[in-house]
Amino acid sequence: MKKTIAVLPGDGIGPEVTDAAVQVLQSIAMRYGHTFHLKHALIGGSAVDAHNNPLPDETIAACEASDAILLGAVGGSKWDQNPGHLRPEKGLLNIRKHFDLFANIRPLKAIPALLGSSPLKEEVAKEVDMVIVRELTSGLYFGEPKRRTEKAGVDTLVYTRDEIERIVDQAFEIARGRRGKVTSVDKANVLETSKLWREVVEERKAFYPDVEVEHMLVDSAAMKLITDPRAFDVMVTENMFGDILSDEASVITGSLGMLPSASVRSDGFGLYEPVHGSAPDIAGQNKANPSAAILSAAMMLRYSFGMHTEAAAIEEAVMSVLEDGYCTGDLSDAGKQVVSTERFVTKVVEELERELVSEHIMYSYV
Ligand SMILES: NC(=O)c1ccc[n+]([C@@H]2O[C@H](COP(=O)([O-])OP(=O)(O)OC[C@H]3O[C@@H](n4cnc5c(N)ncnc54)[C@H](O)[C@@H]3O)[C@@H](O)[C@H]2O)c1
Ligand SMILES: CC(C)[C@H](C(=O)O)[C@@H](O)C(=O)O
Ligand SMILES: [Mg+2]
Repeated sequence: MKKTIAVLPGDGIGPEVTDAAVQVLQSIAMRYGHTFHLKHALIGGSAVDAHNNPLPDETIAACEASDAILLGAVGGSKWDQNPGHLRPEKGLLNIRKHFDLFANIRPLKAIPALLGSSPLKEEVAKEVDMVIVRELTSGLYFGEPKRRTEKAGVDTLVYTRDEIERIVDQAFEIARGRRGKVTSVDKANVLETSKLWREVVEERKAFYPDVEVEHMLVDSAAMKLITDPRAFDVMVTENMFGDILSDEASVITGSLGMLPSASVRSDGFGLYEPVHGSAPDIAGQNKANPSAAILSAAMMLRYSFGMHTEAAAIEEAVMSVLEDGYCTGDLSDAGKQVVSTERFVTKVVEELERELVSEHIMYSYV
């Protein structure tokens, strides 16, 4: 297959982890005979520095001419005092909105090699297998008016019925392919948007009689996530709640550096990005955990290109390297050998190539 991928490394550790994901994609291309044409472009703070715009037109054009987008992370203290339209994060919000990437899918599954790093009891952590489906292009992040005076700040929370319907339907579809349970998280005891959200979930569930539905208030869901996340299969929620709950949930797997995500629209086009940020505290030190970015690339192969075998090969390679006893510094309590970002990705690529060699050996015996 020939595919064009827009690669947007961004800021901080973004370039380091994106580079790692690209190395893995190159190995996959060789192994499976694909051609991945990579178009690098700027986003976030690096784009503000070069073009005074966190999402330059050239970047949008590169993405429009691509089959999928791979993104690192944006942000950093260098740009913290910038006005809103020149903040790196604005580039990320704008690209999600521009491409109508309304569904942010954040899978969370126990990693056997890292159970010791989870704050949960091992017998609980080992059974976690859930997906957070976060609405990504509406809510507080985008509602108007949004303004600031010296004495007050205003953000507006708006959800339309259509916006809720499409994300809820997405969650029902995902649940059908899994254990068939949707937990809808809201704050319906206080917020009008949440009351509408709950109403829409109740209406849509009639179309998915095979899926079990429960409603949970967000404060209670936050508690349940770290007491017994085994109760969740698919969690669907609005933009801001999903942002907070997914960072909380990431620690269950051992580190924020392990969690990948896909931001997609209905036709399968998507942007793939780690859940973590630009981690300025470790940027440029060859310390970042590249797993979330590498696993995001695997999600891209699976969801946007239908390359299921290739995606599984990447996931298995990352798990094998962890099983073999290697990790990055964020997992230093896992009782493994701490290696650099570069060393970790070399190990993952070696693992992919080792599988290739053993396939050839098997073939020669046939
Ligand atoms: N998708 C994105 O681009 C994105 C997401 C979240 C935050 N941000 C931005 O990133 C900047 C920093 O935000 P923050 O510090 O609150 O969150 P962060 O996710 O960047 O970092 C939180 C903590 O986790 C660690 N961490 C994160 N990813 C890691 C990895 N791959 N390997 C090892 N350790 C990792 C960091 O070192 C830090 O201690 C801010 O400007 C924020 O707006 C961007
Ligand atoms: C950087 C920020 C705007 C972003 C968000 O809140 O969506 C990030 O935290 C994420 O989770 O992707
Ligand atoms: Mg976040």
